[in-house]
Amino acid sequence: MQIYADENMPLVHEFFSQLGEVTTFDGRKVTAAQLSQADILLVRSVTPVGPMLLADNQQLRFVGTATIGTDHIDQAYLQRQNIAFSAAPGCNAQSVVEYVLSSMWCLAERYQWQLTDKTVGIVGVGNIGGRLARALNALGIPVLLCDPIRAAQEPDFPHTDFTTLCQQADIVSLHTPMQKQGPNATWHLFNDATLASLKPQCALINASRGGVIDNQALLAAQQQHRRPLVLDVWEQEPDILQALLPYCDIATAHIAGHSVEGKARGTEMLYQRCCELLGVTPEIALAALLPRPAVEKLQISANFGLPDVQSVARMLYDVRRDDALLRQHLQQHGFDWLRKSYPARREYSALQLVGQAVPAWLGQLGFNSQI
Ligand SMILES: NC(=O)c1ccc[n+]([C@@H]2O[C@H](COP(=O)([O-])OP(=O)(O)OC[C@H]3O[C@@H](n4cnc5c(N)ncnc54)[C@H](O)[C@@H]3O)[C@@H](O)[C@H]2O)c1
Ligand SMILES: O=C(O)[C@H](O)[C@H](O)COP(=O)(O)O
Repeated sequence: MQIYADENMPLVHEFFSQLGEVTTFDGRKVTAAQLSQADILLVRSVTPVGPMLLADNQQLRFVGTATIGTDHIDQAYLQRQNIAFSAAPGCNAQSVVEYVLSSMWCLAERYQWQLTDKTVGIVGVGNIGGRLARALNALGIPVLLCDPIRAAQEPDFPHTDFTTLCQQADIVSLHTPMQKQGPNATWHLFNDATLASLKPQCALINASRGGVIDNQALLAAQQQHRRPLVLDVWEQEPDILQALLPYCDIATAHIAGHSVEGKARGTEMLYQRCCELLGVTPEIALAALLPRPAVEKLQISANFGLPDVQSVARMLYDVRRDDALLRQHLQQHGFDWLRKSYPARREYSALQLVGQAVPAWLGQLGFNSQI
């Protein structure tokens, strides 16, 4: 079995060597000729998979992407070719939530906001948006949820339509997939008109896909009237619109989902899917492969309260580090180098909170607790 995998897929040898020979490639530069002998192809978000890339291959059985987003995959083509496909839904959802929380705390500090007085509009309430809503709920921060697809399927879903959300939210966080066409298309969901419909000081956070915001329209809007802005994703990555950088409070290199756990879970999910496809019993589990976190336990006293969460969370992840990395290194090393050399970052779950009175709502944020 010939397994070809993106070189930025952690633990791919540990998981997949059981199933065959693993060869790695540069996900931006990989060619059809390189993949002609692949039985299994494992990619990340930087590799568009379709007829062009698979033209020289007659034997491919499975394509997997170790990501949540699937906009780089021509799924209709794979289906026509009878090639099985799987993404890794939810693999790095917690990582993105921690990115957004860290960004909100950073904005709150910079603009001296009380977050419990702000209403957060979440656009796209799936794995990430849903988790974020639960986390904000635990922190006592009001939310508005916009997801027309869920609203059509779930009679009890508390949907706020997009226009109303734009008019009422103080912070808007985007968590939709990238969809170019159809009734729920998200491409340039934020354009000249919709940007203008937001409250003047409404903060905008995009950790979904770059194209959900028209970046040129955003730049023009920011030049006219600057609003708080957090961008993890950009149009035309890796050649991003650098003129936007000075207008961002936080600017990062599409790393919101790059926690150690988030990336490794993506590899594990594809391994499990491949085992299923090949009728093999999985022998490897992620828990045994994850490195020990630098800090494993924290003793919580009965005085631990909401204001203390931010300090504990920041010990694990502070988005300002990644903002500084992009601003410092983008010119010299480029966007992809920043992603490839991303420093290890553990999720909240890596830290055991111990004590007699660990508040239950910390679980809603993703922390592990133990009495
Ligand atoms: N920045 C990163 O590192 C990073 C990491 C992971 C995922 N992502 C992106 O985030 C996206 C969301 O991830 P997820 O796990 O929550 O996906 P998901 O599929 O679980 O949820 C997406 C939700 O968006 C809703 N939706 C679709 N079109 C919509 C529209 N026009 N308006 C409002 N809601 C709409 C869907 O109904 C769904 O509930 C992914 O598709 C991916 O593109 C980015
Ligand atoms: O969709 C996703 O899961 C994320 O955008 C993912 O974290 C992107 O990371 P990449 O695959 O480009 O390393």
